[in-house]
Amino acid sequence: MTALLEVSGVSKSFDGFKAINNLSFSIGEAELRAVIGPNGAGKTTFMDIVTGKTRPDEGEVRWGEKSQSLLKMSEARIAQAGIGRKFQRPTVFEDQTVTENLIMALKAPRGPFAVMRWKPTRDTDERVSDLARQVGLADQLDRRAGELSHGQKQWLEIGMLLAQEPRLLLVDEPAAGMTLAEREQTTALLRRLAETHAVVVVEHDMEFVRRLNCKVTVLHQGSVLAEGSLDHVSANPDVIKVYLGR
Ligand SMILES: Nc1ncnc2c1ncn2[C@@H]1O[C@H](COP(=O)(O)OP(=O)(O)OP(=O)(O)O)[C@@H](O)[C@H]1O
Repeated sequence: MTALLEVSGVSKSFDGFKAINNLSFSIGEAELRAVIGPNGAGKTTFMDIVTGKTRPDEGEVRWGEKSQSLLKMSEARIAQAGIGRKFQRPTVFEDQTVTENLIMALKAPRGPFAVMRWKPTRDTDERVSDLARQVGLADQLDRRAGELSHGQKQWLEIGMLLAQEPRLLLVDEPAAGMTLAEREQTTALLRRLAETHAVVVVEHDMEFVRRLNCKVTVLHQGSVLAEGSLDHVSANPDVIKVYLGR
């Protein structure tokens, strides 16, 4: 498997505290990966480094077929290169409909004049319908985002991310605050997306991780403590000691 994202030997300290410590991690083109670990293990900092929000002190982060370094790229360039991030709390435009939210997120031409001249076309309608269908909101297109359930807002935001045509999606605690039915739909959605994208899910809910049925990376003190199936990492005495056995 060739890696889409390759993090190697990355370290990052905050005021002398090593939040990320010689971390190496890679993910393939179409793969679902769960990242778990105790509070403070470095999961958020890892995502911040991949998306360019935080710059590491050491190490390398490489991307795509050309093994391009992400470390000199701005956050905006990294997003354009195909890395999308979904934060824990949904940030949709509550007063706009599902359709309007998706239209705003579509890859429209950039620059002030292009944006002023830009009009929705038939192609836009089709893309909006397709995105809504992918995230299970095809029958909610005319509803204001503010009226959607918490789970539906999360799916809308995933649809908005997909509008940007990412190759890698970083998803932070998607299950938090969801009903059981919503969690089940979200697992199905993430698994479907991972057939054509790399999807990295940071999650504390072990039941949710089990349903994802994918390779799991356990972080602890900024490094990989264990990696493999959930059963494999759950049987690791170190993982039980620092995380699962608490
Ligand atoms: N900007 C910062 N300044 C100082 N310390 C920081 C900063 N960002 C993170 N840290 C520290 O780095 C460590 C790793 O934090 P991080 O948020 O990446 O962990 P996490 O695994 O995401 O935890 P959680 O599961 O609680 O979200 C923590 O001890 C945190 O306090």
